[in-house]
Amino acid sequence: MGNLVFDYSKASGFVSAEEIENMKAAVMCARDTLMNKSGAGNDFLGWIDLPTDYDKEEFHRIKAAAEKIQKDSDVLLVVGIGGSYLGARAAIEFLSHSFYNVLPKESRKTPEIYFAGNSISSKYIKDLKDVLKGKDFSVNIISKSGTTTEPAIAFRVFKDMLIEKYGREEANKRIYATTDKAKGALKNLADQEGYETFVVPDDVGGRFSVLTAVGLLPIAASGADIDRLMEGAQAARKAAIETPYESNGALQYAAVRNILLRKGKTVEIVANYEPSLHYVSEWWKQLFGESEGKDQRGIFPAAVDLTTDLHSMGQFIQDGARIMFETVLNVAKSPAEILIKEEEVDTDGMNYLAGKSVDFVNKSAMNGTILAHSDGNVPNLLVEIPEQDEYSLGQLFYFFEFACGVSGYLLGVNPFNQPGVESYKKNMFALLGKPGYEKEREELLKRL
Ligand SMILES: O=P(O)(O)OC[C@H]1O[C@H](O)[C@H](O)[C@@H](O)[C@@H]1O
Repeated sequence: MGNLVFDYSKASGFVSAEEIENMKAAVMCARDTLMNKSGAGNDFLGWIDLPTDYDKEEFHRIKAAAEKIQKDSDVLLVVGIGGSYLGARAAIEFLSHSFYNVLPKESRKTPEIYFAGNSISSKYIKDLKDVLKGKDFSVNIISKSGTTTEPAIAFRVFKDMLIEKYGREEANKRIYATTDKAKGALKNLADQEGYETFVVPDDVGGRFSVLTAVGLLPIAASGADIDRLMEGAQAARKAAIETPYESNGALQYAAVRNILLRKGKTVEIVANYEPSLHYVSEWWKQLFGESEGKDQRGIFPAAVDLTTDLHSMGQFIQDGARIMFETVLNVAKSPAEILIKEEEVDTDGMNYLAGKSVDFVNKSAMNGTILAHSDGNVPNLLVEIPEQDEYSLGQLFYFFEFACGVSGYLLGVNPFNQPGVESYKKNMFALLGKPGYEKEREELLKRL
């Protein structure tokens, strides 16, 4: 039950202790703005207290719904996009077997979990329908607004499939809607049809919602321990709020990335060394991208999966335009130990590794890469995740959320809105002929 650690010691050649100290006043001011709820976007700060102050009755219902799904469904389909998708996927991939969906049912006892409504791909929908054929399934439709195009389209398709298979009454018992508590298209439909509903709180934006029903229901359905997840988040909240600046990981991460930005490092690459962290990086990208990328400012959040991408993007990171810094996500203790065996004939030259674990090789690759990239003028920061378990993940989610709020205020933006995402939607609606967009449609068609 270790604690998450943020370590910038390997970047000391780029950011000195004095510079960190010089940022203290600004960071503490940003932190106070967040905690006192006195800054822009302050009606979206419900996530700050979520780990301690959550709806216990709903938490209980989430567990009950997860159990029902586990009992009556071979598959759970999670329909959502952005903040209504990435947290659950990040958690499930981080916590589950790497080949979760194809494990024999007897050894898993929880449903296969697929995600839909996160693209507008006909092929993806069709292929997923094939997977569902002959299987008992349930749908968790997640949308705060209830009107987002991608999940709304996918939901129509899979709701129809449920009705066709089970009839309307039983289908309605297999649909779980996570949405606004009182208003919106999805809430209205849920009330009308009698779906069980869960709430995206008013004061929690999508990208900060993983510790609400948005993330918790699919995560619980996968068999993960959501109590431990919340406990981890509680520990990180306490650390973020109570630890002095000098040893506060979240505040220091916010400070360091803003120092680096001011030195021209406009791209942050999150690097993991475990394939099961791929979607943690995707979740992180939305968190920081939507929070900070506005008013022509921000750090572009990118991600690589290593060592995989060392054989592709590695060249650029080592040697290309010097615009980036790197934040390594390191799982300190691997959940699996595989030992490398000696072979009689050492054709591939790997015998020198005989007796060593695969994780030892992975960690050596990581340590070597951190130093190589640092030598190539890419400052390397490190987030040490104690274990690949719920408690560590709860800490990780909260650590990044808190750092993001502080970092956004340091940058001088409102970290809790996302006005930029509307532009493409407006154009898409106009081109689709949505009523009310006639004038825009004419203008756009001329340009195509
Ligand atoms: O939950 P929803 O209302 O469907 O929104 C899902 C996502 O789509 C929007 O376009 C925003 O960019 C995201 O911040 C949001 O998480």
